[in-house]
Amino acid sequence: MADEPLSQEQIEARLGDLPGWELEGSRLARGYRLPSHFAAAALTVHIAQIQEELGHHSDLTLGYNTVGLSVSTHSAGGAVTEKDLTLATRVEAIASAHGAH
Ligand SMILES: C[C@H](O)[C@H](O)[C@H]1CNC2=NC(N)=NC(=O)C2=N1
Repeated sequence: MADEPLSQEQIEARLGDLPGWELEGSRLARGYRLPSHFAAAALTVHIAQIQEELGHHSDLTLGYNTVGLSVSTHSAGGAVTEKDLTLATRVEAIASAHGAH
């Protein structure tokens, strides 16, 4: 089920398909660097759109030429669930088109 907490072993196995994503405490996190500040801002808007579509929302930080995400599932007590991995996978699929790395 999407809201079941995943074990650390399950998460680490799945992180093999999500390069750059890490388990930070009990949250899934990744930082991106962008070629410009406007590119970073555009990426945050695109991520916000995905989050609304999924009904699942990361903490989303716009820095200077950077975007940071950190996500867990409140309804699973703040653990990482399938919902977080789905969000990470969706963001990965669009990030490189924004010049993110
Ligand atoms: C009702 C609504 O779907 C829930 O509150 C959603 C919204 N966005 C969410 N985002 C995150 N990161 N975790 C949640 O558990 C969560 N729950």
